[in-house]
Amino acid sequence: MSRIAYFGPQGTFTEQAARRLAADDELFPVETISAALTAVRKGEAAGACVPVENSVEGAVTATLDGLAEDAPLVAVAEELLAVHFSVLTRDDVETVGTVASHPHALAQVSQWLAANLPQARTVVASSTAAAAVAVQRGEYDAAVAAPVAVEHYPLRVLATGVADVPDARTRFLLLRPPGTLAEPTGCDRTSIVAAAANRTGALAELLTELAFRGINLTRLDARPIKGNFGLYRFFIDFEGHIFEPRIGDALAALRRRCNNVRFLGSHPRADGVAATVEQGAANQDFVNAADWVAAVRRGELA
Ligand SMILES: O=C(O)C(=O)C[C@]1(C(=O)O)C=C[C@@H](O)C=C1
Repeated sequence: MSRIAYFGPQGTFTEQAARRLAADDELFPVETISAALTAVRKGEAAGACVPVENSVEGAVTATLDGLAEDAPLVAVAEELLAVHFSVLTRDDVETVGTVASHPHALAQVSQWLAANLPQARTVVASSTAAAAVAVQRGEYDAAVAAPVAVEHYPLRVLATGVADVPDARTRFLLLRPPGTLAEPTGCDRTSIVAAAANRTGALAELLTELAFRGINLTRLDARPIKGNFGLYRFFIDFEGHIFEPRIGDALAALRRRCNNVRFLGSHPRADGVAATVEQGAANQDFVNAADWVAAVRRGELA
């Protein structure tokens, strides 16, 4: 059994994801995403579970920035959770004047808050569960939290199933130090981050290398390279696994065009969606084409 750090405290959505991703491991909460990554880099944890993207609010920027800098970490698995919130308060609260939560959570319930608690001021907390802790301590009147939070913090449930977008989901990663990679399943996702050069067409060249090989993107995010105004890193997720010939070929091409590229993992997709295969871009097509070149080089074919 190994120790896995997760973005806590107890009762976050991330804890639920960690329980699914590392069911047999010992989980321990840390206050920030950065602390979870640091625990792995320092060898205090064998892995870390953190959120990476939400279908309403987009990228979890602390995770992206944390993966681009310092010692490399690799995503070995992912989990997708449906996100519906509970609004929690204390028994002594008569009128909700303040409502606290993680910024992603507040963004996912802004319409509900405007309709149901129009008088309440929103306050940012480090996580949904940290907001519940603050309400328990009397710092704020209400928290927008994961439904499981009431099991840890005995608060009054004001509302359940709260979500402006009914199908909202958040994706979480299990990160480990670089090591042995899992075998491809046919339903995989590969992630990289590349600091494309600041010149005309540099990003288009990288994306074209993927498009030429029939590789479907699943996400593209830009984050500033701090301290260099106007320079960006690009986080690119795409279908497939580094062990596949076409993905290996594409990664080699990306590396050739941009030596500032970091591999962030190849792992099965939580939604089980199989990779798109364009005509002439199946793995066997790459193998056959390489075999043909080898035969020509040996002088066997023309
Ligand atoms: O605060 C939590 O409960 C988290 O796990 C973080 C987080 C996020 O980063 O998006 C996870 C899921 C929800 O979308 C809201 C917050």
